[in-house]
Amino acid sequence: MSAAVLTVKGLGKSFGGVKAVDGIDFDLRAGELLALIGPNGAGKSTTFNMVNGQLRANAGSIRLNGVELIGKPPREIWRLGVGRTFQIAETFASLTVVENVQMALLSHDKHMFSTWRRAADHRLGYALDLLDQVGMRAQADRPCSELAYGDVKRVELAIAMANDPKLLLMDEPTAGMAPKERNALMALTKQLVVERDMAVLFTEHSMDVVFAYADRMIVLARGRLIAQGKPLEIRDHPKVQEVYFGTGKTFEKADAVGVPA
Ligand SMILES: Nc1ncnc2c1ncn2[C@@H]1O[C@H](COP(=O)(O)OP(=O)(O)OP(=O)(O)O)[C@@H](O)[C@H]1O
Repeated sequence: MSAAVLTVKGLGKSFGGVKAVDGIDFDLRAGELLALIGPNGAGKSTTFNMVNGQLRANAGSIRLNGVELIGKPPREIWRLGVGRTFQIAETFASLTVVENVQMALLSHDKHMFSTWRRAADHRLGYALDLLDQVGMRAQADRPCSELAYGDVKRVELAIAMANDPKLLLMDEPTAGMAPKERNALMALTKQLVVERDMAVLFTEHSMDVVFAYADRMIVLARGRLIAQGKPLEIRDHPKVQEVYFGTGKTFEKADAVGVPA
């Protein structure tokens, strides 16, 4: 088995008296899709934002391939290989699909202040290759504003790939999508994880997505990590059942939506 890309130990963050994240440990390997789940207020966003450097942890350690991330600014963490998916900004929606990927490549290559003329020429071949990897090459010259929602999500993935992330963070990647689109996006994500030997940490409220696509899951409740393991182990875990009862969510539903064995 490959070494851990991300190693989190004793990670904690308090806001005033609230322990949003309370000493959690987990790791993540190359080629692995790890879901971070938990009820509202469990500490998922806080954990995410500590990994990408937007929030500074009060305690513990976050190592990317052995390098400590706590204390580093978000931009440096991004340069070290922690990517995240962003929604295509409205200002970029009028650009074509390939131009959006080229802008991301420019940013990665530190030419952010070059003229647009240069951006249009910038690594066109590689931008098209990235679009190929997400199945969007045929739509390279269309403005993003014209695309179907599921296709925009594919382009957002290509944009995230422009930075060649070792670890990709995805916050609710399938929010607002129909079930068929969700499955297509997660199948694509899984394929990229395997092909690029990348690690993905994602949060998700849709349990059918989590059970179908996560290799492993970690479950937070009130800042504590209450369970981790493979989806089927988590589904039957008494503590997990307990925190989800009372919120109206149980996991039996996952079978009903055709989760592959
Ligand atoms: N900036 C902040 N200031 C004060 N308290 C905060 C702040 N951010 C988060 N919290 C608190 O920390 C706890 C964890 O919040 P967090 O947003 O990480 O949970 P979450 O699991 O992402 O929830 P959700 O699924 O609702 O987005 C909550 O009690 C929340 O109210």
